[in-house]
Amino acid sequence: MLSNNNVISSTVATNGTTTANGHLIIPPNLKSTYKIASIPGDGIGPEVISATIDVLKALTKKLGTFELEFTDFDWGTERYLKTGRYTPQDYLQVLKEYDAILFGSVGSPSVPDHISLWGLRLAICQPLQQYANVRPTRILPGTKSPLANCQPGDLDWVIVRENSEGEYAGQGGRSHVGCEHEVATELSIFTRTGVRRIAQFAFSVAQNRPRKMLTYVTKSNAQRNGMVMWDEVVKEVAEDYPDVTVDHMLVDAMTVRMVLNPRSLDTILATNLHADILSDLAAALAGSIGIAPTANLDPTRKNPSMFEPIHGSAFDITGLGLANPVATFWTASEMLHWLGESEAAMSLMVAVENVCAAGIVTRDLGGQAGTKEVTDAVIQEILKIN
Ligand SMILES: NC(=O)C1=CN([C@@H]2O[C@H](COP(=O)(O)OP(=O)(O)OC[C@H]3O[C@@H](n4cnc5c(N)ncnc54)[C@H](O)[C@@H]3O)[C@@H](O)[C@H]2O)C=CC1
Ligand SMILES: CC(=O)C(=O)O
Ligand SMILES: [K+]
Ligand SMILES: [Mn+2]
Repeated sequence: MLSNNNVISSTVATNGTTTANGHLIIPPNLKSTYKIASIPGDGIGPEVISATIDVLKALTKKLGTFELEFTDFDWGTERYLKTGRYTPQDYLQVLKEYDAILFGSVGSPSVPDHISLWGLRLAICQPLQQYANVRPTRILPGTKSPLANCQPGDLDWVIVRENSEGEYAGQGGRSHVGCEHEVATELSIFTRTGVRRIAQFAFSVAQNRPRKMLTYVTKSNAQRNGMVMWDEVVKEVAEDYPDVTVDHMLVDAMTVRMVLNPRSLDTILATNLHADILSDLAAALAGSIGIAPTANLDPTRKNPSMFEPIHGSAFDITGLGLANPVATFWTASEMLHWLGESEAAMSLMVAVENVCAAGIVTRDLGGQAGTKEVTDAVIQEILKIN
C-alpha cells in the first residue's frame, strides 16, 4: 500500500518547488550523499536509532541512488553527568554542517526532566529555529485503533505544533524557594510573527492534502490575551488560503472531537503545549505512541531540521528489546521526504506498512515481536524492492 499522503511531500512538492505561501521554502538540492547527525540520546533512543540506521543503510544500498553518511554524537545524560553539559559548547556550529539531524530521545531518571529537555532537545530546536513541529498520525495497516469502529482511513491527521515559543518559551522564575510563600511563574510568550509563520505553514500543509481542511485549536475563552491574538492572526492568514476550509476548536472540546469524531479532522494547528498533549492522544488513538513520528522543521532551510519519534525515553522498557521502532522508521521516511528523496521515503513506508500488515508488531500494538524482529522484517521487505 503506497502512502502518498505523507506530510513532508505534501509540504514540498516532489520536484522541489515550494507550495507554501508567504514564507521561503528553498527547494532541496538533491545530493549524492547526505550528512546526517545522529543523536540517539537516552533510554530507548539508542535502541530505535540504531534499528533505524540499519534500515536506512539497507534502503540506500538496495536503491543505490544516494548515500547517507551518519555521524554519531554521544550527547545525552551520560555525557551530562560526566561533563555538566549535554553537548559541547560549539554544538550549534557542529550541527549546521549537517543536512539533517536524527534524534532519539532525552531524559533519564538520574536528572530532572526539565534539565535534560532544555539541555538537549530544546537547546537544538529553539536556536535552530525549527519552529514547525509536524506530527502525522494515521492507523497503519494491520493495526487497530482503541476506538470502536475506527478503521484505517477514519483517522488520518497531521498535527502542526508551534515549536519555538508559547508555553515552552522558558520564561519565568521562582522566588522564596522552599518557603511557604514561594512563588513561581511560567510565562507563555506569543508573538504575531511566531503565530503567523506557523499558521502559514499549517495552511500550506492543509492545502496540499486532499481534504484541504484545517482545524485550529486554542483556549481563547479562559486565556484572554495570547490565545485571542492567536485566533485573530490565524483568521488573517486564512484569507490567503481561500481553498482551505477552516474551523476553530477550544482545546478541551477538541479532545472530545478527536475521540468521538476522528473523521471530521484532517490538519490540526495548535500551540506548543496544546499540540504536545493532543499529539500523544492522537498517537494512542491511532494505535500506539510507538508509531508516531515528528519533524522539527526550519521551513526556511537556513538550518538543518531535526527528526525524532514523538515518544520519550520510555524508562519502563529500556534495555528490554521491546521498543517499537516504527515511530523512528516513519520519522526517517519524513526525513527523506524533507531531503527531497521522496521515492526512497515512500519505499521505506511501504516496507514498514507491509510488516505491520503481516502482523509483525511489538507489544504496544498487541503483537509479540521485539525491536529486532520488526527491524529484520522491514529490512527483508526492503530487499524485495525491485
Ligand atoms: N523529545 C523527547 O526527547 C522527549 C523526551 N521525553 C522524556 O522521556 C522521559 C520519559 O517520559 P514519559 O512521560 O514516560 O514518556 P514516554 O514517551 O517515554 O513513555 C510513555 C509510555 O509510552 C511507552 N512507549 C514510548 N515509546 C514507546 C515505543 N517506541 N515502544 C513501545 N512503548 C513506548 C513507554 O513505555 C511508556 O509506558 C522523560 O524524561 C521525558 O522528559 C518525553 C517526551 C519526548
Ligand atoms: C518534550 C515533548 O514531550 C515533546 O517534544 O513532545
Ligand atoms: K523523541
Ligand atoms: Mn510530547
